Formats: sequence, C-alpha cells, structure tokens
Amino acid sequence: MAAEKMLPQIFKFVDQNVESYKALLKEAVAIPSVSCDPKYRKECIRMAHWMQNKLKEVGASTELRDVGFQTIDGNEIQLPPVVVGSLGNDPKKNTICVYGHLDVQPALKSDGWESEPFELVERDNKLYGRGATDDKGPVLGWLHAINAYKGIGEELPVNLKFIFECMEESGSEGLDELLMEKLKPEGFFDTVDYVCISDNYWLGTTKPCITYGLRGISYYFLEVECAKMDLHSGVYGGTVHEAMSDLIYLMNTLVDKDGKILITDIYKSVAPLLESEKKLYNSIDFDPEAYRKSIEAHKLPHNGVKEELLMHRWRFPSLSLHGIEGAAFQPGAKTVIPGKVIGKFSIRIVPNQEPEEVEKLVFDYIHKKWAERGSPNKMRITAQSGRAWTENPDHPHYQAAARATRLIYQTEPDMSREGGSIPVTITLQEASGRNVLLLPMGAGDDMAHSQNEKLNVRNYIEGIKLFAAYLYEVGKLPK
Ligand SMILES: C[C@H](N)C(=O)N[C@@H](Cc1c[nH]cn1)C(=O)O
Ligand SMILES: [Zn+2]
Ligand SMILES: [Zn+2]
Repeated sequence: MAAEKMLPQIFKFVDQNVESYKALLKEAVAIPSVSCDPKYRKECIRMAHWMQNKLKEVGASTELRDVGFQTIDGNEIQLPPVVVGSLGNDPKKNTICVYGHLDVQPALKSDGWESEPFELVERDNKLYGRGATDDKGPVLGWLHAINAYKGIGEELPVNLKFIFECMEESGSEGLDELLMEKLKPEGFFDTVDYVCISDNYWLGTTKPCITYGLRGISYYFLEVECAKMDLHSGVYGGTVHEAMSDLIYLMNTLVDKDGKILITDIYKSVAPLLESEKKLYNSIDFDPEAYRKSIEAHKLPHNGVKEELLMHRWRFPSLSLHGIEGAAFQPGAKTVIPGKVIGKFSIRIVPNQEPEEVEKLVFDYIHKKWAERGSPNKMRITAQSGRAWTENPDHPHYQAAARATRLIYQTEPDMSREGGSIPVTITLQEASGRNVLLLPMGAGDDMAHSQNEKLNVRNYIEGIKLFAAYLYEVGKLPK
C-alpha cells in the first residue's frame, strides 16, 4: 500500500482500539513488579512471563534468558529473566532493537496516592498507576504499533529485536553481562541497524522531543552500626555513640544548600562546556516558571535561569540524599536509638565521569570525613553504578524519528538530553555499534517515581501512532 494511505489507515486503526490499549495497560500495571524489594521478586518474574506471552501473541519468537542471582544481605536471590525476542528477518529490511523495562519503583497508597497505585484509573484523560509512563505504557506502545500494522493487513516495514528487562530501576543487574558475554557472541546484534528506547519524557507538557543523552548514576549505601539491636533512648541514651548522629554528620558533608557537591575533585573530569554546546540550550522550549509551579517548589536554584537549569539537569552532576533505612520514619514519637542505619544517596554522573573514578572519590572522601569524626562505630560504604551516555543527534536515524514526530504532532521536536539514567543504554550502543535514540512517549509532568504517576491518554495513543510512524520512517532509511 502507498505510504500516503498506509499511515492514515494505521492511525485510524489505533483510534478505533483505544479501549483495548487501556485495558492492556491496566493488566500490566496490576502486576506489582517492584524490583528493589525482594518481596516482589515473584511479581517481577511473573511480569517477564506476561510480556513474553504478549510478544508471542504479536508473532515474535521469544525466550526468557536467565541472568543468575543477586546477593542481598548475604542471601542469594534469583534475578528476573530478561525477555529477548525477534520479529521478522527479511535481509532487505532494516532491523531495530527495542529496549524497555517492566519493573517499577515501589508505591503505596499511603505515600499520598489518590488511588491504588497498582490499579490503573482514568481521571481527566489521564491514566494513573505505577509504571503507566515508566515504563509499561511505552513498552506496550511497541506491541500496539506492531498490532496496528497487522490490523490493517500490512507487513512491518522493519525487522524488530526486543530486550525487555525487569531490573532497570535497581541497576539492571546481570543485563550488561547477558548483552556482552552471551547475546553479542551469539550474533544477536549482527543484524541490528538501529537501537530505540522509549523510557523517558518530554521536557514540558506540549512539545515532543527526541533524546540524545542520559546522565549515569552512582548509588551509595552508607552504613553505620553502633549496637546489634535498637535501644531504648531513655535507658541507653547518653551511654552510647549513636549511629544515626554519625550518619547524619557524614551525609551533611556531601552537598551544600545550593546543590554544589562538596566531594573533593568531583567536578574535575566533567566535560568542559563548549561555546557550540552552550548555544543549543537557547532554542530549547522550557519555561522555568511553569516547571516550578508544576512541582509547587518555592524557588528554583541557579536564579531560575533556563539555560543554567537545563545544564544542571542534563550535563552537570547532582547529588541527592534519598533516605535512611533503619530510622524511625513512621508517624509517632518512637524513642529508639537505631542500632544500625543505612543512608542512601546518589550522584547523577555525566560525560566524562567514569563510575569507578567517581566511586573512588566518594569512598576516599567519606573515609576522610569518618576519620575526622573519630567515632568508634562501624562504618561501611558500598556502591552500584551505571554510565552516562550521549549520541550523535545529526544521524539519519534522528532525522527519521523527527519526521515521524512532525507527522504526529505537527511540530518540530526539541533535541533534548535527560537527567535520569538508563544504565544499559551505553552498553547497547557498544554491543551493537549502532546509533541509539530515545523516543519518549510521556509528558514532562507524568511524575515517574513519584506519587500519582500518570500517562496522558493523548500521549499513549499518539505515542502508539508515533512508534508506528517511526517504524515506517526507519524502514525507508537505506540499508
Ligand atoms: C529514566 C528511567 N525511566 C529511569 O527512571 N531510570 C532510573 C534508573 C535507576 C538506576 N538506579 C535506580 N534507578 C533513574 O534514573 O532513577
Ligand atoms: Zn524509572
Ligand atoms: Zn524507566
């Protein structure tokens, strides 16, 4: 069928199937595939099986690849399998490798959700539920786009390969090894021409973007132990060196009130800002005041200057303090001295910071501060890290995605970077040796990881059309 006719037919098919797309997302959201909590590991495994079946239903050949075990507190825990698949092997067609993740961040209604997080609910044309935008909606978008071609009786314009994991929110354990030591030697990437990931968001709420950079992440667990058990503060207070005081001391040495990281030499290897790069930020559509209002922040740092905010979100490192395990976080006046506390913080790392180098700087700094503290308690710090990634956005692959975006949204997409991390992206770039592109489905106010995560119905449905148009545009690229 001629292109002018085929895509409009696909779009019509998509519009006719909106309810079934919502229903499938509801099914996926109902599986609480929280990867960071071993309590939910069975659900992550169930999620991988669910996805394998869905891929089979669209005609893909699939397998579940075992990636071994994870050690938590000395216990070996089975990692969820990675869903690997392929659809089509026509040597005349381009092949796209699509990656996505099926695991989610934890969520409880009591965190402040308006409805049950694992029950997809529609309110005001928005689909609320954990994983709706990160990343179950986008992953299902690929299935629906494939189905739409089938639905109008058309062949897919490309061959597809799939990698769907269930540990992305927890450092993608085991995935790099699967890619580099198994799939690559087996020839999985030999026919891959392009890699596409839909696991980030537009910068704002109206303008689409295509993303060519991600920050990496270096995540730390800082443990201080003063006793083998929690202690009554009335009985033991004044007679022990408290672990919590030591931890707060250490955590308070990491970053100043304006967000400047205080770790010695941490900025040393950050890629210098070039004049040519500086200019890129001027043209990006980003309204700091709307951004501030959307999160109800009192004031933004960097004097609220657009370019500065974007640079500090995309190309400079930031350090966040996340929480303390073992602390009395529940409501009520608990009078306990915790025996052991684990402070959690992370640094979003950027080109040209390497995780090993950052980890060493952090460890050295913490050990120095610990020596200065002079506490007799036991202190231990561990880390898990993923690298930053950037790509060439002038590549024909990006031009194809821009054409698809213009067709769906009738506007020129911004070329953006992303402050978040998808640890496997750079590994996919290295394993395939091909151009990698991030094609976001959701909007900038979707609140991934937060309370009331949502995906706009419009973003979901137009996103499915965008994926279908992207497959078509990549299909036209010379082989
Ligand atoms: C951008 C992506 N959707 C995402 O949310 N990634 C996580 C990855 C991560 C790594 N360690 C823990 N989570 C993120 O950026 O936080
Ligand atoms: Zn996430
Ligand atoms: Zn994600």
